Amino acid sequence: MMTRLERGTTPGGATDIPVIELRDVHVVHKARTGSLFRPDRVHAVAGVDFQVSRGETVGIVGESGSGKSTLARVMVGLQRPTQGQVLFRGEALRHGSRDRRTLGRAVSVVFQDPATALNPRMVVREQLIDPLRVHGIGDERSRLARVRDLIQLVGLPLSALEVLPRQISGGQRQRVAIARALTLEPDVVVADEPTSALDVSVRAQVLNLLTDLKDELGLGLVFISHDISTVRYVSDRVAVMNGGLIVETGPTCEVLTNPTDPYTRTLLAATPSLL
Ligand SMILES: Nc1ncnc2c1ncn2[C@@H]1O[C@H](COP(=O)(O)OP(=O)(O)OP(=O)(O)O)[C@@H](O)[C@H]1O
Repeated sequence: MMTRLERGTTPGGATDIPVIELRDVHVVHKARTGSLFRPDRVHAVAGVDFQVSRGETVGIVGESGSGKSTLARVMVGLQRPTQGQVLFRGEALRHGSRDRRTLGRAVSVVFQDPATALNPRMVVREQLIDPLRVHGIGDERSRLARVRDLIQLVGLPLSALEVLPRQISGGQRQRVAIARALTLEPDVVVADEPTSALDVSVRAQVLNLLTDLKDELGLGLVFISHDISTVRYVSDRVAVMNGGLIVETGPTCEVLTNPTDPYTRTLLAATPSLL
């Protein structure tokens, strides 16, 4: 079973129980540079309800500083909310180490820059095997078989397993990061600006890879971007963030063709091709 990559869900359609549900989540950071004239706290997420199920792609769009990445960190268990609840498959998390481990296995993340997300001194094979070892999954033989399947699934040759991250291109590195995110057969992948650091010529390929994998594996995909046209291209539903709040949410084509919130209208107006 170790090399199994398909999951038994309805491709293209959300399943009923959300994998992750956030209820009135707040995150307050201590400001990096507090001063007399600047507040010493940042309310990065200010009361957000959000959910994602297997089989759907939910886009989160908003300008820099709107709280998207902080929200992503809450979803993958890297950031504990200051207030509010995170439910995993309907059960409230208590954010202990056991909960973090469960969440870490079921919800994975692809960051913007694969150069910093990957270990520069480890060959790709070891980076992909590592999560399987940490979670005590399979034996070395079955782990290697799974890693060989994964690298091909993301469109790279088997020889890519033996290289260091700096020996391959940015697009190929992001494919490795995506393979790594899939190692533990997650239910949901949170992709935080996954194409922003890439050369324009390979962005579409990486986007298509993510959406193909989501369909093939029946994953839930949370796609975070400041770029509304990219979000429109991949998402079934969209949430628009501004100042730590989701100001508007709904089916992507509805929200983007008939926005009701003034901020969404402003965002759209800044992307003339969508009007
Ligand atoms: N660890 C932190 N410590 C202090 N402030 C933080 C921290 N992380 C984020 N912030 C602040 O919280 C706010 C929201 O940041 P966040 O990174 O979540 O937004 P974002 O929409 O993802 O923006 P970007 O795309 O620029 O990362 C910003 O004002 C940011 O400066």
